[in-house]
Amino acid sequence: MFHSQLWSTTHDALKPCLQEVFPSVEQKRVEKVMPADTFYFSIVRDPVALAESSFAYYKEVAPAFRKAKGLGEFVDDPKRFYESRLRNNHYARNLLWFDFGLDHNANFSLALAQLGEDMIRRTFNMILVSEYFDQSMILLRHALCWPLDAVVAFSLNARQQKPSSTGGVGESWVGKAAAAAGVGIRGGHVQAKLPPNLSLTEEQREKLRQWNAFDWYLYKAFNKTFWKEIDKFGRTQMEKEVNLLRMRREDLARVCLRDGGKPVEAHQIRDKNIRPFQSGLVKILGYELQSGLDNVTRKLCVRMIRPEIQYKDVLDSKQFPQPHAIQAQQQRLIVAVGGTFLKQDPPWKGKKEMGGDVGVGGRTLEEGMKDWDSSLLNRNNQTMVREHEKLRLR
Ligand SMILES: Nc1ncnc2c1ncn2[C@@H]1O[C@H](COP(=O)(O)OS(=O)(=O)O)[C@@H](OP(=O)(O)O)[C@H]1O
Repeated sequence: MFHSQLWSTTHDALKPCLQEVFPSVEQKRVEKVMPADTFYFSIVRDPVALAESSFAYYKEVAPAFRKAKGLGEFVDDPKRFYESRLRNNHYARNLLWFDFGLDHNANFSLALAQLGEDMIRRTFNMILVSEYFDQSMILLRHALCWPLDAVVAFSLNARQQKPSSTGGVGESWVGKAAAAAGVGIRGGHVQAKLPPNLSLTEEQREKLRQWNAFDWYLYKAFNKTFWKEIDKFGRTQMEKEVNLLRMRREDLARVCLRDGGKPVEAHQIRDKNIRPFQSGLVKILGYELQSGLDNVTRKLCVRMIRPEIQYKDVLDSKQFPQPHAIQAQQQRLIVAVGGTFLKQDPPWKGKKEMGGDVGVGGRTLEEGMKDWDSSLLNRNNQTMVREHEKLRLR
C-alpha cells in the first residue's frame, strides 16, 4: 500500500526521481509527493511463470492454494479452491492486474481490460518485460540516460528449482525448508508438506491464461509495445548492447561472487547480512561473496546482491534517520573518566563478528551496520526485530 509519508522521503533518497511501482497504484497520492518529471516504470511477467512463482512462495499464504496438491490440481478447477472474499487470494488470480491497483476479481471483458490498459499507459512511462530482462534494462537506461553500469545486475530472489540431492533428512532440502517454515520433523519423518508440485501440461497452461485473463491480456498488450520500442531502438543495436551488458555482468560476477557467480542456498552464505529471507517451502537463493575484497569493491559487490528486505531497511534508514537515537548511542560509548573522554569499545566488539565469521571481509558487526555509503543502519528495523513476521514484499 502506498504511504505518502514513506514516499515523500524516499523521493529525497532516490534521485533522480523514478519509481518502479510495486505497490498498488494510488496515483493521485503518489503524484502529490513526487516531482512532476518523475519517471514511472513497471515490469510485467508471463502469467504462467508468475503463477508458478506465486504458487511456490505463497502456497501456505493464499487460501486458494492451500488445499490444492499442486498447481495443476488448482488450475484444473480453480473455482473449487478460490473464494474472492478471502484475504491473500490475490496471489492466486490476476496478480499483475492487482499490483496495478485494479480489481483482480472483476469479470473479464475486453472493454474493461482495455480501460485498465489505458489507465496503465497513462500512468507509466515505460512497461518492461521480465522474460526479456536484459533488453528491458537497455531500454530503461536509454530512457533515463544512464550509463551501462547503472543497469548491470545479478538475478535476485530466484527460487531453487530442484532439491539438492545430498544430505540426510536434517540436511535435505525438505528438512531445511520445513525448518524455515517452522514445521517439525519427528522420528526421522518430515511432518511437513512436500515442496509444491508445479508441473503443468500445455492444456493446464492454457487454462491458467484463461483464469488470469486480465493478466494475460496485459502481458500480450505490453509485450507488443515492448517489441515496437525495440524496433524503434534498433534490433542490431539492442543485440550489441545486450552483449555488452552480459559481458559486464560476467566481469562483475568474477570479481564479486564465489563459484563463478552460481546462486547458493541461504545457509551456505556465511555473512548473515546478505542471506535472502526464506519463506514457504521453496528456497530463495542468494550469493556468496569472494573473500579478500578491498573495502570499495566489497561495498560495490554487496550493493549488487543485497536481498530485498535488507535493501528496504537501507532505504528505511535513509528515509527515517534517527539522529537522537544515533547521538544517544554514540554518547553511551563515550565515558567520562577523570575529566577526559575515552572511547569505549562497543559491547559487541571482539565477541561477534558479522555472520559469526571473521573471515568474511574481516568486518565487525559495527561496520556491518553501515550501509555501502557508510550511513548507519537502524538496528530497530524490521529485518532485525520482526524476523518471524516477514514475508516477501508484496
Ligand atoms: N534478472 C532477472 N531476470 C529474470 N528474472 C529475474 C531476474 N531477477 C529476478 N528474477 C525473478 O523474479 C522473481 C522474483 O521477483 P521479485 O523479487 O519481484 O519477488 S516477488 O515476485 O515479489 O515475490 C523470481 O522468480 P522465480 O524464481 O520464478 O520465483 C526471480 O527468479
